[in-house]
Amino acid sequence: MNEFVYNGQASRVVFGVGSLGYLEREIELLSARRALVLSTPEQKAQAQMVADRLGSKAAGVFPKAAMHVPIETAREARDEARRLGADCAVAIGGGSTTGLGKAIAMESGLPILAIPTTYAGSEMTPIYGITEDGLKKTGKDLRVLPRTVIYDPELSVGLPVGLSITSGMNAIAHAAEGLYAQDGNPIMSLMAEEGIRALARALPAIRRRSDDIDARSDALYGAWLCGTVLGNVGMALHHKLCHTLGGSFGLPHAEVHTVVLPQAIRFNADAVPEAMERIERGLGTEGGISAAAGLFDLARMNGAPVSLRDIGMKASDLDRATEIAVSKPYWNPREVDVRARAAIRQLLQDAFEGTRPP
Ligand SMILES: NC(=O)C1=CN([C@@H]2O[C@H](COP(=O)(O)OP(=O)(O)OC[C@H]3O[C@@H](n4cnc5c(N)ncnc54)[C@H](OP(=O)(O)O)[C@@H]3O)[C@@H](O)[C@H]2O)C=CC1
Ligand SMILES: O=C(O)/C=C\C(=O)CC(=O)O
Repeated sequence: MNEFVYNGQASRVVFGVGSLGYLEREIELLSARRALVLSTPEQKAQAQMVADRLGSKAAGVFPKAAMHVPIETAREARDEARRLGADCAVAIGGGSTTGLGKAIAMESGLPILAIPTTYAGSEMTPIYGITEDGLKKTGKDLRVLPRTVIYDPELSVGLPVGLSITSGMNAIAHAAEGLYAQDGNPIMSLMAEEGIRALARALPAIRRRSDDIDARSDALYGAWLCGTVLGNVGMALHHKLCHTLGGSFGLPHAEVHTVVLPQAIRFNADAVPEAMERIERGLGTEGGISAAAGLFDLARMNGAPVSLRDIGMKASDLDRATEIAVSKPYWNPREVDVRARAAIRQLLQDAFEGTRPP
């Protein structure tokens, strides 16, 4: 076994159907007295339900979370938290809402209690992102790691099937890249393989019946594991491409992960055969279908997009996307520099057309 460093990150996870019922207890364990509840505008009713449950321990509801945390929203939320004397933020929703909680915590140190309803995994990471003047800045700060996470599968039943599949693929992407991370370790690899297994089992079942609570539980369990991997080890080419396509070309976050993942995994496959074996074991395709093709099939068979063309990319932007991706690459097991330009351009072409990897 290679040398490794494993850093446990302290967060408390309360998991299970109906676990929202433990909210008051969990707020008390944080020694909080006034929680500001955050959500997107569309999930305001759910946030209000949480605030009603907290009664006098709720400072108010701030239902203005938006994708990629615009700095103006972050400032407004910070002011509101201060004005209301909040000593804790409860974020109910997906990565956008958790991200807003992180923006508050970064400045004020308020503890976050996250209640995820998508599979993006932000609740398990110390990674924050804020967008200012059209540019998204990301970084790591342990203050933004939610102290408590309540995973209640009942709350994700309302997530539309299409979003459930792409969000699940977003989670799988964290695990897949965690399996070949430069700073990877055996514990994260165990979590990554098990996370892929849980999601590969859950997504087809959710497609068949969106209120299948066992499948929703499996998916949330997988999201927890995959998010933990994202929070503990570095990501590589796939995440760089997605951040480029999302950040510079405005493509939707979970969909872009879904489309790019099979192509990025194909690009890296020969450099990291052990990781490929683990992805295949997780997907249940070992000995038959490659990791890249297995991921492509998982998306396509469950009705998710598999081509950049279908999610709004213009063919004329592929060259510029290639330049951005190779100009400041993340570490990757197969080198990505200007000499790899032609191979990255081909990867993006395959993603654009939705070509099934061999
Ligand atoms: N820092 C980190 O570690 C990470 C950050 N992220 C960031 O998080 C964002 C992506 O997260 P993601 O979760 O995909 O995005 P969102 O939080 O924007 O949620 C995605 C979609 O899910 C819908 N949704 C969420 N909950 C429900 C629900 N209960 N019922 C119905 N619909 C629901 C939202 O609808 P509606 O808008 O109507 O509420 C939205 O359209 C990106 O900004 C990404 O960069 C992602 C992963 C990790
Ligand atoms: O961009 C961020 O907010 C931070 C990380 C991610 O979005 C991870 C991902 O690409 O899913």
